Amino acid sequence: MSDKTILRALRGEVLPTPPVWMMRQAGRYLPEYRATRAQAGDFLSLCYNSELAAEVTLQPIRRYGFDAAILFADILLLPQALGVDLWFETGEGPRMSTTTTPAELAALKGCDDIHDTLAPIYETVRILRRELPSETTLIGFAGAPWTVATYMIAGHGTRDQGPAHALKATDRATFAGIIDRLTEATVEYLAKQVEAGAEVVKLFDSWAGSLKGQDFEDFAVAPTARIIAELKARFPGLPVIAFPREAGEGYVGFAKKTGADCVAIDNSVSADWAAAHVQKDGCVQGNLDPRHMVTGGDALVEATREVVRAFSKGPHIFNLGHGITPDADPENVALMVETIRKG
Ligand SMILES: Cc1c2[nH]c(c1CCC(=O)O)Cc1[nH]c(c(CCC(=O)O)c1C)Cc1[nH]c(c(CCC(=O)O)c1C)Cc1[nH]c(c(C)c1CCC(=O)O)C2
Repeated sequence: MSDKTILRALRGEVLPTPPVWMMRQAGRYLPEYRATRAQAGDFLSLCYNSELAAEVTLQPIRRYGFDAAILFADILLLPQALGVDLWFETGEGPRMSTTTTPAELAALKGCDDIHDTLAPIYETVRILRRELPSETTLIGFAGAPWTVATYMIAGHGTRDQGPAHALKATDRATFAGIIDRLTEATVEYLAKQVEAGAEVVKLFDSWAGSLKGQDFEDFAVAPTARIIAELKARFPGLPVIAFPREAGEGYVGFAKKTGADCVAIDNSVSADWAAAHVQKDGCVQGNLDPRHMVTGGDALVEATREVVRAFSKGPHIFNLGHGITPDADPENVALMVETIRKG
């Protein structure tokens, strides 16, 4: 059994000091990230340049000694590998060709045909397993089908996921077909990451909170459960983190329903609530408000201690409730890590 702290927490151990990493820890708040991104040319070129993607993954590990590194890539590379056009508009985020009709669904590539496009991502994982310190856990990831589908259906990011909800209402078969194709492709994508050396995988369902009632069961819980079951059948004991962001009461029982080893918690719920209702079933990850990385000071120290205290009776991986933002101050990250480790 590995004694890496993240893996111990994922097995359900309660550690005296929670292990820590941050969503988007390799990102624009770091000057060294901005320099490497400029060297690569643009964001997508950075994702597909294995040497440079490994370099930006390692940067926050060198600076802060985080307990985990997360592969540098993006959840939208998988639809790109399925044949969708993807580009990033500066300052505006991702843009894609839309998939909303039976013909466009039928035109997507098969799940075995994604690996040519994604080969550089697997190479990044292999480089990282060689270069990471022996105590650092390597996390691979993918988007959950619903969240990825919201981008494929709209062609861009949306506040309310309106186009995806509309397709679900008007052409359920095509909508469900997109979810199924993504579910199958995600299994193959994550399986290759694990074969290349990812020790944990995380599923990002950033828009899970807009699925209500039975839709949440059908399109957040069920695809996640299927992906986890298929991965664990191939890789027994593989730890999985699920992040059904803003699921609210949907967090309750999510680990049991999906087979996830850890549920990541956003900051729309309090740490005390999550400790009582989610951590009772196993490991949780979260949930400091990322705005503290911008504002810092005593409030950051107090809020960090509060998250540590609230989750101290069960297995816990310290993280933010969502990704660190580009306007964050790197000094505040250092203060957070020091507060966690020194009390
Ligand atoms: C929805 C989503 C995406 N990507 C991701 C999600 C789910 C998590 C979340 O809710 O944030 C996940 C993601 N994106 C990125 C990672 C790498 C690992 C990490 O450091 O966490 C991960 C895990 C790099 C990235 N992905 C992106 C950046 C910024 C790109 C840049 O350097 O300009 C990074 C570091 C771009 C991206 N990628 C995406 C959007 C909407 C954007 C634009 C918004 C933005 O600019 O922050 C899609």
